[in-house]
Amino acid sequence: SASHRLWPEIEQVVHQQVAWARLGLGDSGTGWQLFAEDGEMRMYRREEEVDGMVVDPLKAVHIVKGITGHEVCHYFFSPQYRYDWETTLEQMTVLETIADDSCLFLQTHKRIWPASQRDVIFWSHIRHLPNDQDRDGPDIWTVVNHSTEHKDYPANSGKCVRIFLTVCMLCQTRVIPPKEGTPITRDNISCKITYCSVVNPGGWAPASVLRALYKREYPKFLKRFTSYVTNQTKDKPIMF
Ligand SMILES: O=S(=O)(CCO)c1ccc(-c2ccc(C3CCCC3)c([C@@H]3C[C@@H]3c3ccccn3)c2)cc1
Repeated sequence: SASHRLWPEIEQVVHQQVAWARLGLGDSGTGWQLFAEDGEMRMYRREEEVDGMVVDPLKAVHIVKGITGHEVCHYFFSPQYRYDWETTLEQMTVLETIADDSCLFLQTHKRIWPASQRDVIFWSHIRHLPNDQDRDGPDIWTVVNHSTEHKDYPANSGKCVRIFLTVCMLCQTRVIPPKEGTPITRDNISCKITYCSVVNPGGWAPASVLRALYKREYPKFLKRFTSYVTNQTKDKPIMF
């Protein structure tokens, strides 16, 4: 709700992340390096360090047939499905339901050797940005996750190292209209996904270890998540 203490930040970060995701990869001079490719999925990163810690921004572009941006964002945002697709998740708690499109999460991720166990607190917001103003503009669905603090869960007070992240799942649905008068089926739709993330791993971890970990985990995550949405939606009516 617009009166919530986080609302101004949610508005500002969502618009900033949508603009960033829609930038694509810019020209070759912008330092994005392709590090993973699988079918229609391409993953890029920029090597950046803050205080000697790896905080490589990541941008992935993927095109998935048969699902819509609304469906991708619905399954990415909704807490009840997360254990089905987020394999590195050990514990997820909804600390606060801010509104029907905004939640506050506490997540602990499984320890991945040799890094110590991590936790994160973030708000998550789902947003539909229709293209009603200019008909041929993009119709966008997005989910933005952005780390924040919570008075009852101070950072690094337990066994976990607190991480900080900003994630944007931005989706554009494409429809190839079928023959005049025939209904749109899943064969006529596809979704272009731009997934952006910047993760500050909190406590120190060797750059080589983190980069190897991300190189393995991010492609696995996006493939597993999009396969999950395909399976969940295949026998259901299309959510446009
Ligand atoms: O898109 S989300 O919001 C989806 C909601 O869950 C999100 C994505 C990624 C993370 C994440 C942050 C840090 C780490 C590392 C840092 C040092 C040790 C643990 C990991 C571990 C590596 C594995 C991982 C990487 C990429 C994707 C999924 N798993 C994951 C958290 C949330």
